[in-house]
Amino acid sequence: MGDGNRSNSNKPEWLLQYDLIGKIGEGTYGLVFLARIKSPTNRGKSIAIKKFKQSKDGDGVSPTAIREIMLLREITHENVVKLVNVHINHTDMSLYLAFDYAEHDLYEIIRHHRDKVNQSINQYTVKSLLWQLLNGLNYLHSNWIIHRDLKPSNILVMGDGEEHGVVKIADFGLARIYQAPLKPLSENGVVVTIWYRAPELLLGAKHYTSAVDMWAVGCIFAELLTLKPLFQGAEVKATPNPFQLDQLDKIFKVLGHPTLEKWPSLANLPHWQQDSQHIQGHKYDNANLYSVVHLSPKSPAYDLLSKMLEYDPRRRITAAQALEHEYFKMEPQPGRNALVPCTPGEAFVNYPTRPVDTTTDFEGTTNMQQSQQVPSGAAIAGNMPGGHVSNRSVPRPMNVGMQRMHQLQAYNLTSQAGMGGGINPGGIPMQRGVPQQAHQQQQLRRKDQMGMPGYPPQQKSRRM
Ligand SMILES: Nc1ncnc2c1ncn2[C@@H]1O[C@H](COP(=O)(O)OP(=O)(O)OP(=O)(O)O)[C@@H](O)[C@H]1O
Repeated sequence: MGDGNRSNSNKPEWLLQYDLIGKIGEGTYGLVFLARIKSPTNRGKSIAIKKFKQSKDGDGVSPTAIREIMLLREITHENVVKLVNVHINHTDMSLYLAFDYAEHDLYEIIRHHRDKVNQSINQYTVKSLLWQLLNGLNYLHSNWIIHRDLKPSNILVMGDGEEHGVVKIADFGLARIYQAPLKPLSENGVVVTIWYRAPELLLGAKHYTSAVDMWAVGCIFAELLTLKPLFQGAEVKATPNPFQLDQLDKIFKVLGHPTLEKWPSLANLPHWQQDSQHIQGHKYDNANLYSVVHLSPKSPAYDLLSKMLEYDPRRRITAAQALEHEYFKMEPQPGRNALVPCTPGEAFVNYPTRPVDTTTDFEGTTNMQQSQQVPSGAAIAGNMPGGHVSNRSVPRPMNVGMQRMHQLQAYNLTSQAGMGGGINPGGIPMQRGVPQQAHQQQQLRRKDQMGMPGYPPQQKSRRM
């Protein structure tokens, strides 16, 4: 962890170890910057630095959150983005997490196919992206980590280089560190995407299980097939009330109304009872998922998708089970580089690189020095006509307080977190042109097995 002393150039000292290139995005928690490592080992390696916003009234990061950050540093899997460093600015007590940089994400890949090339994503690519997503998720779930906010922009894909076309799940664990998506976001009326949110959460379930991630994977699988969000409910301002009638209505319309027969614990969900009048407003009897996603109801792809979109979370397929599904055993089999063409002779799709806004500085407001070296391959936005940096959700403040930040330091995060350290092979069944890599140990040895919210305690039988 770097310290927050400032150099003359008004930059935090820890930032001097990087060449700061520019802003690449803005999300719920704050800004994301592209930087390059300066040190001889890993020189030029690209890093994404997430700056977490400081809240005005900041009541601080809880000790639990501090443990969460520690745990995130231990997460090592080929299909999960690596947290390489943690930095704190003492001056404003803002928190920065430095991750391995990925050139693409599923949001942009889908958008490119839909809006630019007007062509579906080839079967091999869909299958490889999905397999790797499930592989990373299986690792997270095996380590008691529920993502809780899976969506296309959180599923990164590596650009050119040794890991070209490898999927990396991003943003896991962050909901736990700050605010849970379902908590009240009273101050600024943040807009959140609920398209990937599981029905049990929309109906007021109080606890997350890993099944919520599998629902999101089902939505993402369908979106990869059709290039359109599957359940595109009206986006809403976050409220303390998780009940979202329009989103539920979109789901019911495609999957049919849930019944107690299909989903026995439905009766216990708060909004199923409280809002039954609204919910029963339309009675959708017939499921038509297969026609919406243009799949034969007998196809393995449809079978897998419908198991991911099972209403009852206890019956929903797990990541481990999904990886064994027949869909992945049929040709074309999934591979490590998801972005290579499906058949020999087929052209590569040229996915755009991330636009980089070089006009926003690290404080997120003023102009950055324009003399910064610009990365090859990265498009520069900012002042350029038509240039933009995606802003897919209105950011909301987070609770990082002085007192808690000092606690974070007390937890001794001072060492560099394995920059360039060995990346864990994900055990992908088949690689095109690359020998199959061995499965790596999937379980992390947890330092703290005790009562961590979001990391269910060890039980004998538990649905993951
Ligand atoms: N490690 C990374 N490498 C490259 N780009 C990244 C990385 N992490 C995040 N990004 C990109 O930065 C942008 C903002 O990410 P961020 O996770 O903050 O917000 P989001 O996913 O768009 O929305 P939300 O905050 O609601 O999850 C997105 O385009 C995302 O794909």
